[in-house]
Amino acid sequence: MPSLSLHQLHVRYGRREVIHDLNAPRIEAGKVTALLGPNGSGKSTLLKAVAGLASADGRIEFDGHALRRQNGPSRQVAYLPQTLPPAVRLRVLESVLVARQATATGLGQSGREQDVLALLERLGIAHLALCFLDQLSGGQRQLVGIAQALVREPAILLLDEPLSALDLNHQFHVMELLRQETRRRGMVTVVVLHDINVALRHTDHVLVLQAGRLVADGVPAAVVTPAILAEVYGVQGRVEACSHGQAMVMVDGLVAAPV
Ligand SMILES: Nc1ncnc2c1ncn2[C@@H]1O[C@H](COP(=O)(O)OP(=O)(O)OP(=O)(O)O)[C@@H](O)[C@H]1O
Repeated sequence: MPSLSLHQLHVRYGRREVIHDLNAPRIEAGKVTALLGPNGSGKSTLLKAVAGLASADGRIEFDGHALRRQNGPSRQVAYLPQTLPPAVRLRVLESVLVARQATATGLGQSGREQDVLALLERLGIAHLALCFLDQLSGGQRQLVGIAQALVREPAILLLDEPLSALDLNHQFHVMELLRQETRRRGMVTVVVLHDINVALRHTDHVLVLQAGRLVADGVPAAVVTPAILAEVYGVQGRVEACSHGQAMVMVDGLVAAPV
């Protein structure tokens, strides 16, 4: 399986560096990787750098080759920002078709529509296909954003807090769908999350950022420890097995004021 690798990455806004000499040598295809870290630690900035939307020094490689950017973001990458752009006056189906048309080759209009409808069905939003984007709820809009990213069939899928507006049912469903699609397509999927229990339950690999530095990289159960919770988040936390044997974080208190 190919992998995404980041070498000696530095990202600056003006003269202020916010990602410092970051090395993540193996973000594997076919696995969902969670990008964790406190507010302001650089998660969005790192995704933007990989998406080609923030300039970075260092090397970003996919499958051993530099991620190519000709006049902007690479077509191998689909990126869902944390804040969705203002809704344009398009119907849901049209908006996802536009995203599909940007990348699809060799399919007629009806083939594309069938693909898009099948994806909307899988995300549980087929009933919204003919609604206008600006008439959707926040969570519905977020699900359409996920559809627009997935329909491009990228090699690298970057999602910045894709669950932030979703209820518990949709959170679980979307994470399972991402896992299935990531495995089936052999995609690199990186998801920014704040809920560590979602990362423990639904992801295969975890990267933890603290103040622009990568402080942990590995399988969720090995990375999420009381020591990391204290050091990175300033909380006193336990990692317990729930009745199904699934690891879960319980927060008992703070060990430090928020940074
Ligand atoms: N466009 C920008 N110009 C200048 N500084 C920025 C810009 N965007 C982000 N920053 C700064 O870069 C740092 C990292 O921000 P970033 O948005 O990457 O963090 P984050 O980990 O995604 O945070 P959050 O969890 O709060 O979304 C912060 O200190 C922030 O103030």
